[in-house]
Amino acid sequence: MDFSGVANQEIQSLISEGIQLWSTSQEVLEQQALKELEILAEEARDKQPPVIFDLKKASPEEHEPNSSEHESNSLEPDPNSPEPDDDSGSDYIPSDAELAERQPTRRKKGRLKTASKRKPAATLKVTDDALEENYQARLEQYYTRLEQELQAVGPSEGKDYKKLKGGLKAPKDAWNKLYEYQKEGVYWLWELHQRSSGGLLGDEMGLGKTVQIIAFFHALQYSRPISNHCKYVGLGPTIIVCPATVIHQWVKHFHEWSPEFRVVVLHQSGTHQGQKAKLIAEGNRNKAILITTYAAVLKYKGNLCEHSWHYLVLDEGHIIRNPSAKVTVAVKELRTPHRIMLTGSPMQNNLTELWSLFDFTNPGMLGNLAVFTEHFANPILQGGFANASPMQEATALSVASTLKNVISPFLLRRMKTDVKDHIQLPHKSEQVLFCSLTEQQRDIYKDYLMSEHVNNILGRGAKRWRSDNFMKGHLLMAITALRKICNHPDLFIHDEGDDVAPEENFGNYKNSGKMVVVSALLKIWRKQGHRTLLFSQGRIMLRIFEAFLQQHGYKYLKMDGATSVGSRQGLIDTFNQDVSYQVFLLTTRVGGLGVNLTGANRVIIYDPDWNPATDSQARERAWRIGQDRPVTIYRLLCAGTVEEKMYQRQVWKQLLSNKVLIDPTTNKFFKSSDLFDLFSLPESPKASIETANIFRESRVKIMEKIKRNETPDVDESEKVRAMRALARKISQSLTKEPAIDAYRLELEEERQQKLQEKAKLKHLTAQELVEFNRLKTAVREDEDKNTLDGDVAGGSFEEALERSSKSAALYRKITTKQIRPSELKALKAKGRKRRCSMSPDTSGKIDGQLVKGLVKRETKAPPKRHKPSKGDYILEHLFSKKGVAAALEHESVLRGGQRQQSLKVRSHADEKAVQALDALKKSRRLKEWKW
Ligand SMILES: Nc1ncnc2c1ncn2[C@@H]1O[C@H](COP(=O)(O)OP(=O)(O)OP(=O)(O)O)[C@@H](O)[C@H]1O
Repeated sequence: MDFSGVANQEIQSLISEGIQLWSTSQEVLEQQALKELEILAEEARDKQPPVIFDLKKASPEEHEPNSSEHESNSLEPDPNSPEPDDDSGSDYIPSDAELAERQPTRRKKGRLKTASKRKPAATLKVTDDALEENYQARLEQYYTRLEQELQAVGPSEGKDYKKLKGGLKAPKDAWNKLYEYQKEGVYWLWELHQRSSGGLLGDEMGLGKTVQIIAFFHALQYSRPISNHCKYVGLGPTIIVCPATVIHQWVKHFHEWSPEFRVVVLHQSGTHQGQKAKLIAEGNRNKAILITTYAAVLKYKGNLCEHSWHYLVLDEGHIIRNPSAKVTVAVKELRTPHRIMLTGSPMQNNLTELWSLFDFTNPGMLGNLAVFTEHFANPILQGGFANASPMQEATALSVASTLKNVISPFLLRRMKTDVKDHIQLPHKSEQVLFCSLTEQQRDIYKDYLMSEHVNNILGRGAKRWRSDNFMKGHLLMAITALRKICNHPDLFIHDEGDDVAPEENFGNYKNSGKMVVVSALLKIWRKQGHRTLLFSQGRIMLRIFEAFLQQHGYKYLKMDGATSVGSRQGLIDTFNQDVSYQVFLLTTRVGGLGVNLTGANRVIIYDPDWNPATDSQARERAWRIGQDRPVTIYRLLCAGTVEEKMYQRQVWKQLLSNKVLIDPTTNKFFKSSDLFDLFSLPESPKASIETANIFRESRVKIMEKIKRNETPDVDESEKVRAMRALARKISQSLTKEPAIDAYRLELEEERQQKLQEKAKLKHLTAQELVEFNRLKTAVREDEDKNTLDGDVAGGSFEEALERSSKSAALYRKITTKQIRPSELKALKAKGRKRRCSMSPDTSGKIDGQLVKGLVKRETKAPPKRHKPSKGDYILEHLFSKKGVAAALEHESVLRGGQRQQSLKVRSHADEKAVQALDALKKSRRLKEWKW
């Protein structure tokens, strides 16, 4: 094996940075082993060139390229075409998967049949105002429309603007359209403006950060403040840097919310064709709003730096979270007094990232990185580990609170739950599904774990991998290989170098446990009329899905890094407007950032990223303003595999982020995995759900959930009928499979235990107990037959008895040992009679077919029981049959506990926090803006 590519200079320095970052103590270092790998992967992806490995079996899936500026005429790029040039558009969060995936792959021609000759969907192009005639024509149209509207409503009632707090004026129409929290956001931006300060608008994804910025600029234009520090009246020339995919979304929003601004796009998808230097100079002179990408900032840095800008806005600003990345350094060089960052994920992996973001918005405010790391990042991190001492915990709490106070004035972050009084968002349910591997997958996974490669890593590497870049390269490759097996074994088996052309059966969905689950989900959702966003990290995996969707007759769209930027907005609009598209295939990095995809109400995140924000960003595409249907999100993981460890790391990072941004008392970190954990696979799928056991309280108890009716869904009888018919068909196929319905068994066991306990307590005689059990069996038989629609079945044995007052009396007698044998006999006979009298239509069958896998539904709800929801519960129950071993409520996993510290410990911790703040102040070098 040749790993020469691993040891390139860039990676070397990245690794040592990573190590320094965490090297606070030997113990912490041990616990950070995996984190270093992630840092290495994340950072290396920011920096080109990528690592080159040539381990045959571990060669990664084709990488998802940058959401580049690569143009193509087709909506369906040629799968064999070379990857777009990375220099053309590094505008999205890189992930470690890409690091490995970004290898030059020798792809076999026609390896995967994806019948890419589909007719491209119609695209709706948004034009910018770079051309004077376009701009004037648009203004003309706008004024004409305005006049017509004014004539329609009669003479104007007076001013068209509103005087607001603090001297701010805003156009009435636009202001009235804002939600209350958005108005607060505009005031906050206004305050920052008056202080000539920058800030980070960190509202959760989909709450309208774009809209708030535009409304603020509009208000600024109306307010025309005159300041000694500023040479502009109103809004001066402004740059907005964003991911390529959302350039046209920005233009659209400006045209809609503030049509008078001149918006020009500095990007090859814009209308300007000539020299970019000229566009920049003219834009600056005309006080235009220049919308561009992070890649373009790197490319035209020289030209952009020739001018001063009034405002610089970074959309999805977390892209500059690596302080030493070229793009971070470049945006900081742009000359402007007002730096605003927009991001729904201010902190993703570690506190250094937070430092990097604030060092852009408020240069120097958090001191220098070394001091910040020593006095803030490290203590917070150390105190968060499960094995931290009380002193470390208290110090972490104090320091985190201090840090929160320092950044608070410059950070405005509202979560959807905070603004639920202002906006009406439908219910969202998010679950993590632990899927079983197929037999083939399991065998391949195990074989790989026992391979010489993994043996070497565990044997030699475990001791020295922290200091050995070469070993780190091996480790990354091994993890990539395991992830590929989890996604689809063919990604691993049929890699380049394999002699057999696997065209025919390549990507068969039945060979992947997760794909089987996806297949079942899509089938049901199609019938229910739900529309799905299906996110995966790799482009080949998307192609496998593409082939699957074609085979099964789904109408779909696809967007990945090879989709031309110019056609992306068109695809998004097409999906949102044309309900005949059932599925939108997206790579997490291109489709997961910034876009509005409210046309979908179901989201599947097929493979986890190390970075929790990447997955969160993806899920938020559907659950945002504009969504009017309940949204269900499923994150799929292969139980017991490296994917489960990745999910644990996600939770770990999320809790660290919450500690600083939301609640410093969040304390529920856990130890990171060691190497042996990563390279292991429990024998039984049931035993493999480690995460579900750690977060027991977050487990989705399907039956309970149904009883509580937590996921109200569309209550349309037609859909329910269609769903039943489908359920019948699926259940027929399911009953042939020897899958274990874990939840049902669990609940049955619980009930049995409860009854036995009761019987024991009441000291029934042996004979009574026998009768009791017989009766119980009879009732259970009824239940089995009445799994759906049965008006006799449902509930526990006690409930069945309590249905009539007579039975209730008998039941009480049994439990209080007062029953006579004759009464018991009568009761038993009644149970039989009831069974016999059941009509075929209500006997637990759906449309005449027995549905064994379904949970029951009652037509006559007994007292205190809610009518079950008619939507997802059937689905949830089917999961178990399709190899889902457990499910967790993601939000509930993230809820951290709180701990109290003793007074003495607290005061010591507070002292540490004061010292940290002093150190930070000393290291500050605040920059005064001079025009
Ligand atoms: N006051 C409003 N009235 C109507 N629509 C709104 C309003 N505010 C926001 N929206 C709509 O909500 C959607 C989400 O807004 P926007 O894209 O600005 O969110 P965001 O916070 O920037 O999201 P992300 O972090 O994902 O980029 C958009 O379609 C936008 O038009």
